[in-house]
Amino acid sequence: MKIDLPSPAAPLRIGTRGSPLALAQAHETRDRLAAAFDLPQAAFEIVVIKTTGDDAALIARDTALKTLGGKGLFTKEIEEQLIAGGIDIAVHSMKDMPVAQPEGLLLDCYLPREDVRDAFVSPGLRGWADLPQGAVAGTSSLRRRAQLLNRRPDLRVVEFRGNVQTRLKKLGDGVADCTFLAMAGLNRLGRSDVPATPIATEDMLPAVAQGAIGIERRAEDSRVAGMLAAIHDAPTAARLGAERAFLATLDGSCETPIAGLADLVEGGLRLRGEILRPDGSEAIAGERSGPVADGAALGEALARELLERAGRGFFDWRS
Ligand SMILES: NCc1[nH]cc(CCC(=O)O)c1CC(=O)O
Repeated sequence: MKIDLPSPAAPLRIGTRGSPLALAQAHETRDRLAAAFDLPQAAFEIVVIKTTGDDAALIARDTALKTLGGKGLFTKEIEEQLIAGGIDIAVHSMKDMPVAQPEGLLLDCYLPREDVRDAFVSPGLRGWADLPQGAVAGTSSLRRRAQLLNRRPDLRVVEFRGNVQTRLKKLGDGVADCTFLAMAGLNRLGRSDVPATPIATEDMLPAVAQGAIGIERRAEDSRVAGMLAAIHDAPTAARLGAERAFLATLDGSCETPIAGLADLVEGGLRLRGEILRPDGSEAIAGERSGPVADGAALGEALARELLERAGRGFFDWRS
């Protein structure tokens, strides 16, 4: 197929948030496209778009993000630009993406997945087993909070947000004894200086789609579709297909502590999932395995099993 390629005179416009991690992901996307089609960097334009979630005034307050408008918080303005034609593609952390996209947009191109694990971050300590009784953990993630409290009910969890530097400063100031970050973010930012210990997925199952970058486009844009096909990673797509079907069936909102991870194993996919009460008092976990082609069905089946085992009332705290 012959593709009408972008050029310095008519660059492909890549929409992204302006955070260091978002920019690193946009640059990775640009570099992979440039390599695939032997194009100069000037054939691409990075367009930084401010989202509600980036609003400095909102972030400055220590409001929990979940009270500020849910999953679309970091994506709404970017998707509006994509629909309006102000950008040609949008680069996202798949972990932050709703399971369905707005009419007219498609999110079906994934880059090879990074390390999926969470990291325990603390100067001097290697994991939560090392924390003294009653120690304080900082996180704004409902999932990590619930998982930690499930394993260490004696700990106290405080709201913790901001970029890596801010969080490390808070640790240094003694606001908390530890925090958690995705290994993928640290790796993509090249932050090997951060005192981070990867947590085995058996101990803390990651968020659905953690470590994956997705590239969104206009559904009818066949030129862009042809370009994205060249950098798409099918194994990542197979894993996310199962994980996102699991999430969709659970009707996961930002207010639901849900973890899910699919791995490619001999003979197909192995999907693990966990749902928790926000205070960590109960965790329900399960797993399913099957052929790659059945990924979505595995996700749905595991979600239905966990919902049934949870019973009515498990999600009653949902407002
Ligand atoms: N919710 C914020 C967010 N979205 C994606 C990542 C990290 C990169 C990834 O998981 O792909 C992070 C930060 C974190 O969890 O530490």
